[in-house]
Amino acid sequence: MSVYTSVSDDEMRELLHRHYQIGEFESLQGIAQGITNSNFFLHTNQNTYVLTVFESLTQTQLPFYLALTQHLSANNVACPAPIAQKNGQLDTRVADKPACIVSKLSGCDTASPTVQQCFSTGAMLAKMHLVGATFPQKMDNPRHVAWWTESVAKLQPFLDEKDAQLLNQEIDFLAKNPDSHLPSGIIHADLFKDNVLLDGNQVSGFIDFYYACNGSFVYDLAIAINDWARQHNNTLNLELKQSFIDGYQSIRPLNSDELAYLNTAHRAGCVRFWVSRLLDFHFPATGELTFIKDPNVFRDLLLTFH
Ligand SMILES: Nc1ncnc2c1ncn2[C@@H]1O[C@H](COP(=O)(O)OP(=O)(O)O)[C@@H](O)[C@H]1O
Ligand SMILES: N[C@@H](CCOP(=O)(O)O)C(=O)O
Repeated sequence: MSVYTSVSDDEMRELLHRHYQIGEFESLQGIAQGITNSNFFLHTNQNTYVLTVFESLTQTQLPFYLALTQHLSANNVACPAPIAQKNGQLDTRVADKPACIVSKLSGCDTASPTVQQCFSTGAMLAKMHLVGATFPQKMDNPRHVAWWTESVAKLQPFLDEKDAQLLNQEIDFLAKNPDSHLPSGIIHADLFKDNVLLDGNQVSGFIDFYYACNGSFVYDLAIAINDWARQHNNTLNLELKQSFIDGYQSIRPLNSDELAYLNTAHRAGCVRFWVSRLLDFHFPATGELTFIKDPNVFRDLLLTFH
């Protein structure tokens, strides 16, 4: 269940009438999937849209992500297009929280991707990287070297000796092997399977851009493959991995430095999500409905890259 905030029909009717040009309000239907925000299908007499009410992102943070998805969707990267108000503003407020209305995509996510789906998703990721080059705004990665170094210090008392040693060694290794020399730009930074809607073998859209930031493209690719090709035993399925890379390279070939760095990028992706899942596990947000995801998945996957 992922609807934390109740939104009244009257509030939506009034909001649409005064500020939008997407028809008259008909109904609002909560969306069950999702963890972080409250999502609804918004039906008007013209079309169906998605309303997202943000539970932790602030109003001042929102314009970057909405301008980014507007830029990407206008340039044929499959993702929801934000719907502007009559005055051009992309963000709004609903139930006294930051909110936005975006186009509804077709399709659904998959837990067991096919080789073709990996290819299409890799290709769309490469397209996103290319189109992101003409997006003028920048965003530092809030969950990179400084963040994981600081987080691991906070986690030390909760880690057993073996895990602490592995994590500390890994963080040292990544500090000595940065990706700053590699092609970079706007990255999704969380392109897990549940953030891609598919229509058969085609990508109908990437969603959940709220970790998007500037970073190296190969790191973004590795984060995605770590999830898309991961098998139940926490090793990568090499056929799915290769298909993802082939799809990516069908649009944007990787250079030799990126190929040489790929293994390190996989390790960095594992550290990023091992650490965030450890934080979610040991410091759960109070009062939230949270699904705790297994941190050890990424510890085990990390070991396969040694
Ligand atoms: N633009 C969209 N079009 C169609 N469905 C969407 C759209 N955005 C979100 N959804 C649906 O809502 C669910 C939750 O969205 P998500 O952005 O992952 O939420 P959260 O931020 O809470 O993790 C998705 O799994 C998808 O089913
Ligand atoms: N994909 C991540 C979770 C990202 O956080 P969310 O709040 O957007 O779900 C993972 O699987 O750990």
